[in-house]
Amino acid sequence: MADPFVEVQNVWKRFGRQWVLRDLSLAVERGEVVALLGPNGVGKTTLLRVIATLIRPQRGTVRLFGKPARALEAERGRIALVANPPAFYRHLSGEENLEQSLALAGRPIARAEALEAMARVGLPEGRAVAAYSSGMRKRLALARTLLARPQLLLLDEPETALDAGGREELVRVIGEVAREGAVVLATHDHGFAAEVATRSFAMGAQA
Ligand SMILES: Nc1ncnc2c1ncn2[C@@H]1O[C@H](COP(=O)(O)OP(=O)(O)OP(=O)(O)O)[C@@H](O)[C@H]1O
Repeated sequence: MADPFVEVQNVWKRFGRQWVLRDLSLAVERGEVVALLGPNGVGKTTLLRVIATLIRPQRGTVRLFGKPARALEAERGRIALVANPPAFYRHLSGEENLEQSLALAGRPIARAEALEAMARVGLPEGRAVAAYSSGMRKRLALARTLLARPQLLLLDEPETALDAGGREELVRVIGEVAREGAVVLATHDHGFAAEVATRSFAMGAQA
C-alpha cells in the first residue's frame, strides 16, 4: 500500500511550559478530508502548523508524501496552508497577491489567470486587499488554492466569514483537491464538518 499523505506519529509540542500536543498520532490517506474538531485552544491550529512543517514538535515524527518532514524539498510546493485569517499583502490588489504567491511558490502565472481565478470566486479586480471584507479575503484564499493546485490542503476555520455562495465554492474546491490529494481542516462548525469531511478527528481527549 502507498504511504499515507500525512503521517503524524507520537507528536509532542509545547509552547513554553504548556504542552499543547501530547503524544498525538494521525494518518491521512489520499482522498480523505479530515476535520479537526475540539474546543478553543486545544491545538488544532498548532497541529496544522506542525503538518505544514512551519513548526517542529519537540518529540515525535511527521512524514509527508512518505518522506520525513525534514527532508522535504520540492514537495513543499505541493502543500498549502490557509490560515485564519488568511495572510496577504494588504497594499497589493487581489490579483497582485495571487501573482506574488504563485511566483513565490515557483509557479508564475499570467495576469489573465489571476483575473480568471478572481472571477470564479466573485471578486472585483483592482482593489487593495486592505479594503477587502473578511469574507472577500476568504474568497481570495480560495482563488489562491485554485491556482496553486496543492495536493495537501490545510485549512484553518475556512468556512468562517463566507456567505452561502462562498461556502459552496469552498466545498467545491475541497472536493477538487481531495480527488487527487487530501485536505485537513480545523473547524468549530460540526454541520460543515459533516458536509465536507470523510472523517472527523476529535482533539481534547488526549492523555
Ligand atoms: N506561538 C505560540 N506561542 C505560545 N503559545 C502558543 C503559540 N501558538 C499557540 N499557543 C498556545 O497553544 C494552545 C493551542 O493553540 P491553537 O491555536 O493551536 O488552538 P486551537 O485549537 O486552534 O484554538 P481555536 O479553536 O481557538 O482556534 C493555546 O493555549 C495557545 O495559546
